[in-house]
Amino acid sequence: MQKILEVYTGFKEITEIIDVGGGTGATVAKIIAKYPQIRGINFDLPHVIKNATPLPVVPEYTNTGSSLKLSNVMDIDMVMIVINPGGKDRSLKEFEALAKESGFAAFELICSAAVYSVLEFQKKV
Ligand SMILES: C[S@@+](CC[C@H](N)C(=O)[O-])C[C@H]1O[C@@H](n2cnc3c(N)ncnc32)[C@H](O)[C@@H]1O
Repeated sequence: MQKILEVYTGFKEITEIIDVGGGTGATVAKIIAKYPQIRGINFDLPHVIKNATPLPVVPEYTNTGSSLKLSNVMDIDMVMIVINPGGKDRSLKEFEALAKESGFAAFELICSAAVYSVLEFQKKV
């Protein structure tokens, strides 16, 4: 995450962020530490949020078990596809298809750092 924060500038204009499957909230906490104008929401399962170390982010609970679809969270600025049952490695073409299927207007690979890539899904305006 440190490397991504060094190369990715897309958080500069953002005022709210939801980390989907954010675990303990450590990632979103790093982002808002660098960009304090951002209101951070850590979105994870109730038992994960309950056991997470308190962080200066807003915890958000999901109300269902495992059927999270991108179209359910159209306001997200950053999405991490969870590596869990039902999650999978996707090629760029597959991410593009997922974006279209979920109602996003555009999809772009912005940059990479270490083994991670920043993918932007843009909603229709
Ligand atoms: C591989 S972990 C990623 C944790 C964190 N993003 C990180 O990088 O350390 C996947 C996370 O997705 C969460 N998760 C799985 N299904 C979910 C659902 N339906 N709604 C919200 N979070 C979910 C898990 O509880 C877990 O914390």
